Amino acid sequence: MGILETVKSPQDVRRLDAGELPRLAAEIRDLLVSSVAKTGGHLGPNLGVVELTIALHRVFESPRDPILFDTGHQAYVHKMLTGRAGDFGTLRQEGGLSGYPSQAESEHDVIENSHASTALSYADGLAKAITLRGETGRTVVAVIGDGALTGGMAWEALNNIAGRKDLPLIIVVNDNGRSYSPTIGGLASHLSSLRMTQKYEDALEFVKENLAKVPVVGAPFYDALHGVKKGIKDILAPQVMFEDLGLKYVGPIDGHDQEAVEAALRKARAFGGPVIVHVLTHKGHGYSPAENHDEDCFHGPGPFDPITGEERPKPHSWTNVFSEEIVRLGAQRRDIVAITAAMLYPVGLAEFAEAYPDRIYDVGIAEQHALTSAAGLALGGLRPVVALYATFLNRAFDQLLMDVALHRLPVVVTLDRSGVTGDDGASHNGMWDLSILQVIPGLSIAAPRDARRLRELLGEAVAIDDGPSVVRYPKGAVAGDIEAVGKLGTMDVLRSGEPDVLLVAAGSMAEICLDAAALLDAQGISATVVDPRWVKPLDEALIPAAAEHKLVVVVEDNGRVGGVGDAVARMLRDADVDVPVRTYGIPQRFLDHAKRPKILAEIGLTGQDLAREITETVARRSPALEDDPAGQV
Ligand SMILES: Cc1ncc(C[n+]2csc(CCOP(=O)(O)OP(=O)(O)O)c2C)c(N)n1
Ligand SMILES: CC(=O)[C@@H](O)[C@H](O)COP(=O)(O)O
Ligand SMILES: [Mg+2]
Repeated sequence: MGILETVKSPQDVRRLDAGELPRLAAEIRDLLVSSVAKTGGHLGPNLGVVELTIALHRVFESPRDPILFDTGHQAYVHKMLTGRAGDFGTLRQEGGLSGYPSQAESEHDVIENSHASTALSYADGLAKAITLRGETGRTVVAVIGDGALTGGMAWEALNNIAGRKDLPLIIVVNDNGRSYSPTIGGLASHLSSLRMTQKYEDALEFVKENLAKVPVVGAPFYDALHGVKKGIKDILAPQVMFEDLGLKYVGPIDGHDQEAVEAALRKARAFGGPVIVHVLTHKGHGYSPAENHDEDCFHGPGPFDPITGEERPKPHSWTNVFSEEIVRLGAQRRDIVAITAAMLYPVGLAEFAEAYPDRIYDVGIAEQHALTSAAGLALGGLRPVVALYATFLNRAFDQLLMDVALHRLPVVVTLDRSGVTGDDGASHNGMWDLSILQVIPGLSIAAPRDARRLRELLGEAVAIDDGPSVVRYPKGAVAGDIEAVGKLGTMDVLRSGEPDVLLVAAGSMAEICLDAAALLDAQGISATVVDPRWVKPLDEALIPAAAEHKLVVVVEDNGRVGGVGDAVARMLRDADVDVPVRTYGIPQRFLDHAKRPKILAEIGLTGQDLAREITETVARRSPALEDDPAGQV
């Protein structure tokens, strides 16, 4: 029997002899590779934290000592060591293990939000609560990556923590030098200074040797370090940086040296106040296809061949279409510049960066900065395109509202992964943008239904000179082109029918609306399907069209509250058009993880479900149909 099979709780990890730990680490890596090869998931980040996570559960006593993982994508090892190794075959599958910490799964899982740079704020609050409640002996541990440290919230938290000597809080900086791509910015250069000089090994060895001998943290250690090894002062720039903030610092520690990591964590715990333990790791450590994967060290691969590391081929995606079109537009307009928030490849800007290396900006995981920096770029006469995942725009709402829209600046925001994303669980679904963006004056929103419309609408967006615009599209394979059969104002008519039901299809929902219309036909209910293309502002041609119909149905891959459907209802109400409006979309709740198609089916966003719903609604509102058995579905 392997060692990992005997680990049912952190107590079992603490009971192991130090000599057994290398084998435990090897078994964990084997399970990570074999399991994620089947399900897909965050392989690279988790391979990099095996020794660190083992050490965390040997030094601290979760859940009494809560261990928080920033972003949470690197918590697979934590899950294995807290009794869930046997369930790893269900990772990211419906009803199976979440790819992030999950309170429902374990008392050892504390925070579930996968939006980066939040762990230090949670930890600050938790540590204050423990202190105020007099719960002595407990320590809060926050694990944050170097990428997440480029997010502003992390520095807001550090600013608060630095002022408190009494907080029982340990911050473990898991520094692998990368987000997806190499981490950017001044902070990263501080942190990476360790790696750049040939004396980096000396620094690791020196700290390891001296960790046992001198007061580990605070001025004495700092003086000892600098007094004895003047020559490596520049190597320890991170310490200077954190110490200048008034934070105690332990490190740098080789994050794959089990003994060194454990010793550093024990020393930091003994200190009692807030301490930063700076751990140097390698993303993908121990699995060469990940270590050598130059794009992102297998940050989040789909299923792959565990022997070769070769991923299954991916279909042409919405992201691919955006990537091609932004390069084409960049050739036409030299004022177009692009911004990514540490996701150059995932949002499809790698090709733009290669074509126009001086017109791409990677701001780190800093969406708020991205939007206001884009405002600056626009004020400077350029045409910025900020490419994000839809869910992460939430973080930059005020910047889009007050720094961009208030000044009517021509900033384009593209939102990939809009709508149901699925695999990454509740905090990754792009289900809020069509709602929260409704309130921004002067902002235009486009929702393309297929590749051709994405290219067209992106071109229209960059041509808008008097205000910001958003172009949003979903995860995964792009739909085949759906040609219009007519126009209704600026809207595309995709199917003409008798004035029974007017189906307004927002973006990628066009396909299922056409399916529903065909099924309704068979029920003797005629539906006209229109695609607004621009869902904000809505085309007023919708008003007379709606007035002719018995029912207006709006379908959107967004939360049902406050989105396009509510905007249509409000427009018709304001125009005194008394026609019922029904909105179909994502229920306003946090969705559990599963594949996108599965979730869409579960929440009724299929042609079949829409047809049934509409038939029932029409029947309720048109008694005549009740006598006609054909009217029932
Ligand atoms: C606010 C926000 N923006 C973007 C992301 C997407 N994202 C997930 S993990 C990641 C990189 C994290 O880098 P780091 O913190 O260094 O962790 P590592 O993967 O290196 O372990 C990013 C950008 C996110 N989760 N949250
Ligand atoms: C953790 C995180 O936010 C991302 O890595 C996320 O997993 C992206 O997923 P996709 O790129 O597969 O949509
Ligand atoms: Mg990192």
